[in-house]
Amino acid sequence: MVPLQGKVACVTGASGGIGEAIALALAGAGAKVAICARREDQLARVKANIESQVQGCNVLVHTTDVTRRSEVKGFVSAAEAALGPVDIMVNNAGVMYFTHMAHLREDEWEHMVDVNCKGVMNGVGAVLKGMIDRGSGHIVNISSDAGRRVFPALAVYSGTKFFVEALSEGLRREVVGTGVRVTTIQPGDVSTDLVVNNTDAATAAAIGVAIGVRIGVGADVNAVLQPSDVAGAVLYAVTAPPHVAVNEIMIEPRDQT
Ligand SMILES: NC(=O)C1=CN([C@@H]2O[C@H](COP(=O)(O)OP(=O)(O)OC[C@H]3O[C@@H](n4cnc5c(N)ncnc54)[C@H](OP(=O)(O)O)[C@@H]3O)[C@@H](O)[C@H]2O)C=CC1
Ligand SMILES: N[C@@H](C=O)C(=O)O
Repeated sequence: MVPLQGKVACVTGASGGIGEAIALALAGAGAKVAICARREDQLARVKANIESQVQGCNVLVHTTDVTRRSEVKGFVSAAEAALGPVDIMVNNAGVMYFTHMAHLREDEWEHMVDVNCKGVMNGVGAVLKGMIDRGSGHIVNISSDAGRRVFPALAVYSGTKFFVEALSEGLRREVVGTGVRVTTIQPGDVSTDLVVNNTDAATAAAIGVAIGVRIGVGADVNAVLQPSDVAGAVLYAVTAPPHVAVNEIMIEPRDQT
């Protein structure tokens, strides 16, 4: 079954982790896929991985920093020139630093706001007019369960994901009647490299998280999601019948408290 045959999908932050899994799932469902992130070598790896698994697929790759509005517009323009108008935009790129606010990691606070908030705004801004003009389109914003509740040492990160929730809900209400759909996905802990580059060792020790390694390494299988689990939620939302709006999906590991 190829439910997304002929559709064009863009995925930001697809050089690994959840974004890579989403791109693979969309391609597997028949979509023409464009991916972006900053690391060219990893984008090339993802392209080769998807093309080896999905017969006849040709993934468009665009090196992009989502904090730069012009680069995100450039990504979407390149995708539209090569593949056609964007039907599905997945704003997935994100960063997370576990850090207590008293440790004043102000550069990390700002980086989270830049990528998680401005990056999503830039993604929306690059596709919204075209989708409204065409009377169809689906914007999927990867939020977090931290967009629903606040976790220790994630004050700023949670703030960015609450922002994603508010922006998405506001946008969804504004576009009612235009044919455009908006979905937020709120994953719990997913086994990815999201915290590998964290630096606040004191916070990590205090709250009992590991940094420098992939989330969930060595954890029980029920304590952590795989990126493909989140991709499945995205696929469910974007393949729903046209009159159905899947506005949000919260997906957590079975044993996460
Ligand atoms: N893992 C988890 O437990 C959870 C993750 N999430 C969310 O899922 C999303 C994906 O994270 P995940 O896959 O876990 O983490 P990863 O660190 O594995 O992937 C993050 C992706 O974002 C990209 N990225 C980071 N900064 C930028 C930037 N400035 N411009 C473009 N791309 C960027 C990275 O690519 P590159 O470095 O090449 O630019 C990478 O492809 C994030 O929004 C995260 O908040 C939500 C809930 C739980
Ligand atoms: N599970 C969330 C917070 O801990 C996330 O990683 O976004």
